[in-house]
Amino acid sequence: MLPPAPGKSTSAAAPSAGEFGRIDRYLKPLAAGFSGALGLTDDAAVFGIPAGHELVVTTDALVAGVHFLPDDPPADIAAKMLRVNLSDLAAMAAEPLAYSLVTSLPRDIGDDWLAAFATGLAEDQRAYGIHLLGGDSVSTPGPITLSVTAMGLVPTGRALRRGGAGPGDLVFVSGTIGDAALGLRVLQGTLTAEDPDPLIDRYRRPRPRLALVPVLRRFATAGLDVSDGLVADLAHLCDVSGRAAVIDASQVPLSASARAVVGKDPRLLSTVLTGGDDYEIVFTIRPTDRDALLATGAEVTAIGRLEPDGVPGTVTVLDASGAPLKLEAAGWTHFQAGPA
Ligand SMILES: Nc1ncnc2c1ncn2[C@@H]1O[C@H](COP(=O)(O)OP(=O)(O)OP(=O)(O)O)[C@@H](O)[C@H]1O
Ligand SMILES: Cc1ncc(C[n+]2csc(CCOP(=O)(O)O)c2C)c(N)n1
Ligand SMILES: [Mg+2]
Ligand SMILES: [Mg+2]
Ligand SMILES: [Mg+2]
Repeated sequence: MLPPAPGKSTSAAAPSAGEFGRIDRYLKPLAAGFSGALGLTDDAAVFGIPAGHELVVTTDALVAGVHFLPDDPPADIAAKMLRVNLSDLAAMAAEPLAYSLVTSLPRDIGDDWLAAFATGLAEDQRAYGIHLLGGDSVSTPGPITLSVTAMGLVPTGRALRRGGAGPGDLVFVSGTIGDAALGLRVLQGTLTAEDPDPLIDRYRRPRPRLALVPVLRRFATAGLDVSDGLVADLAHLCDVSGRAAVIDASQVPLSASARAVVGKDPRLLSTVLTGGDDYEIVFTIRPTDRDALLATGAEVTAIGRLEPDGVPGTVTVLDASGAPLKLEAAGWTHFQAGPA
């Protein structure tokens, strides 16, 4: 007989702790470090914020089969869920504070799944200094669906916005681009890579760029994180800033594993530029701040600039010869615009 699928209970499985037993056992420990969570005993959380600060609030939901693979390890699903939200806090130049969590889980998911999921949360709470403050536990006839509302703090007036980039500003990106999108294709069996593990790890465990927050507060005129794809997200920044951007594909930073894969099949460059799931930060700075930014030693790379003219909201990608690159799509979208 085949072993049971991860998380599925069988007649031989241990009995479940039930809705409230699961909250007591797996979720209350995650709220213990945040007094405003009231030990998850009340109808809601209550907390104040330090004087001179604003609360930054962001929500992102994840659906099995859409954002992660149903068989991904539960601790990795937990990490991805928390980290994509932490990435939005970093993009707004905020420091993590607390989060609420909605778990919508199939009725037959076992306590072992939730136990491993909570272990992943505990590890990342410690790593990123964020605490659970409440949420909701519901059943669903559909796939695992998770939603986090993350809250962070920023000194009053210092949140980084998507608007604010000026003509001539330089476009920078953190880290490397394309690893996660390539990792997903490896997991889906449509790509073979000599060194697949770093790519798969980037897909399952994004690395929110919270260490960049002080640098963003000092230099960035506009910024956002890359979830849908580098080109699509830079276009979002351009849209709100009312500007057009030109980037150099050959300047986009690639990891050694991604470079090897693209070297073998140059068509994968479009996957790198538009595949998404990067959770890096794209931001703009005044050209006069370039040397001071680079002197910080931050892991950032200049990839282009904002044009003095050009159609607002557009991004032109140049290839190594300086010719515009034709891309089928700028990035991921849940709902395609077009005729009904
Ligand atoms: N269902 C919704 N209700 C209210 N606001 C929404 C909803 N969906 C999106 N938004 C808002 O629209 C804006 C763009 O959302 P989007 O989800 O694209 O940004 P993001 O979270 O940075 O990107 P991603 O979800 O790809 O990580 C945000 O200000 C977001 O709060
Ligand atoms: C199994 C699987 N198939 C496809 C993708 C690609 N993908 C899905 S949603 C999204 C944008 C960010 O999400 P959102 O905009 O909802 O925050 C991307 C790049 C994936 N991650 N997993
Ligand atoms: Mg979102
Ligand atoms: Mg974002
Ligand atoms: Mg999106």
